[in-house]
Amino acid sequence: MHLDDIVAAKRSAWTGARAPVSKTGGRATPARPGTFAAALSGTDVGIIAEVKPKSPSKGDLLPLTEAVPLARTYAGAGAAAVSVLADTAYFGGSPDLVAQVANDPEVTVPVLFKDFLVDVRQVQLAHDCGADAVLVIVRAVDDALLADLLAAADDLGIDALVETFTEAEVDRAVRAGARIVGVNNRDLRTFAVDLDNSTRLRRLIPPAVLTVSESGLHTSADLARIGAHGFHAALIGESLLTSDDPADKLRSLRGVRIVQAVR
Ligand SMILES: O=P(O)(O)OC[C@@H](O)[C@@H](O)c1c[nH]c2ccccc12
Repeated sequence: MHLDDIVAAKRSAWTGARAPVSKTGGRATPARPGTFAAALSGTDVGIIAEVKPKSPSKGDLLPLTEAVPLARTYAGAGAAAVSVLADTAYFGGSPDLVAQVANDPEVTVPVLFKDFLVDVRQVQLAHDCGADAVLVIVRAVDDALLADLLAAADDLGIDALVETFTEAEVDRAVRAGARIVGVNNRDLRTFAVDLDNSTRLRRLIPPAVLTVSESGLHTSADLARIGAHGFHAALIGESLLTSDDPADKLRSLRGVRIVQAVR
């Protein structure tokens, strides 16, 4: 099961689908524009801590009943933001789970709606769930849809984390005007992880763009490596989810300096 299958399944689910309405409803206050980007703008590598109930590569990671409490734990331990899987079939999350986290008073940090976007209505859904940002995977869309997704996010006042995996995808993201670019270290076709992907692609991203290294980050040495290449944030799921003490683990990964101007 890899990215192409997941995206094909999403496309058929959204073709002809009616616009969904979140059962939980939006946040009492609408998403505040730019809060996700602002949370990644510190001097240390920010941690985007992920709530991922399961994954195609690792199987079950977290009982659903523990998902919201874990998001609270992440916020309390100093995560810059929380990422919540909205995909049900492959990752065990849901839009309602995103809404529960986004509406939780103890989750005081921005929330990323993590799904495979193939339709602009998903951006509206993310907004209605109270999310502050959406993930957009460049490999899953053509340039026209990429532009439409970013415009929809702008219109709704939410940020977009634009995920790339290759040099050509970084180019497409930058040309589309992405303000936050993620580099995935995991090849979503083979699940192989290589941190060199981040360090290699970083120099293709203009200085004004915020950068996130995604996947396969486990230790503070890993974070030091991406921090030394000027990454503003790290998206971390598995190593927090499988830790006996996620709060402690998260705290141990904080405080890594971002080294700017590595060209
Ligand atoms: O659990 P990890 O290896 O720390 O990775 C987190 C996150 O980067 C990963 O879940 C992810 C990155 N891009 C995605 C796209 C869809 C689903 C999941 C992902």
